[in-house]
Amino acid sequence: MTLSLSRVAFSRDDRLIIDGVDCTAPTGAVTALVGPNGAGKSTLLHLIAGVLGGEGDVTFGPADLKRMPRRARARTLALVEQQADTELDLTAADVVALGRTPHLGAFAAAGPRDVSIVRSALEAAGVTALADRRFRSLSGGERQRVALARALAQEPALLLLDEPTNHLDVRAQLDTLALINELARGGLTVIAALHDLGHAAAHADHVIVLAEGRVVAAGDPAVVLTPELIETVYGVRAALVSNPLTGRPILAFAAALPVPSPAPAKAHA
Ligand SMILES: Nc1ncnc2c1ncn2[C@@H]1O[C@H](COP(=O)(O)OP(=O)(O)OP(=O)(O)O)[C@@H](O)[C@H]1O
Repeated sequence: MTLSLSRVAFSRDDRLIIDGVDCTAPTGAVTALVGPNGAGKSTLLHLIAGVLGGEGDVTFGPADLKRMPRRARARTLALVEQQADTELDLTAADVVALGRTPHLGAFAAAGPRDVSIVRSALEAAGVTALADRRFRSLSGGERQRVALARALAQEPALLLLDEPTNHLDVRAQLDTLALINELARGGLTVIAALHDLGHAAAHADHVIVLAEGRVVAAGDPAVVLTPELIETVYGVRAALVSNPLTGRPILAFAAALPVPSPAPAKAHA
């Protein structure tokens, strides 16, 4: 189902952080949410997930996400935050099993189907070998992949990912991007906030560019992520080249050329 945002706005301390956002994330596709630091990407994901309440409409297919009861929302969407953490002393498998909570009846224990879903989620995220480790003993990248497994165990139709590759080594980054693409092909709607514009260009079907809380461009990454747009939004020079290994687009960057200062007026002797 398609996620649609209409006139979404959110203020903090009298400052408008999300300023009238209209956008969609198509079903069966990976949508990259990009933009400079502080553009409002995490805030927008929190507004979609209902962690924050703001103005405007957030719908997923026919469902109004803002009015959906909490438990139903937890069965519909999963949010993977940038810093996965827990206060509790749990194993990685326990953390992933928490993803089943919205599907269990009150006081009901996990059944064989839940156990099998947790096992598949650990496998899909490539963390089966970590299942019995204490979650708090894991590295940042390991935690990030366990958090993704937990989201998969939730069996959401809408998957929201905040910087899913930021702690990962290059192999784990590519595995994660391949996994979220596979999930999208299976019918999920996926939105991932990404800092790496190269990942957005090569691995997303749709891109939303956010700057200062507003959507400045959206659409097919091949059309939207032009060197001109990147220079305007990020203040860097960019060039699109072809990855010699895959033929997919990659972006090269260089610092913006300094703006020439006006020549000093010549002193008259
Ligand atoms: N708890 C808060 N109190 C006050 N301002 C906040 C709070 N959380 C976020 N902000 C501000 O809201 C704006 C958007 O922040 P947000 O984290 O959504 O941006 P982002 O695009 O995800 O940034 P980054 O790429 O650095 O993760 C920033 O200016 C930030 O300083």
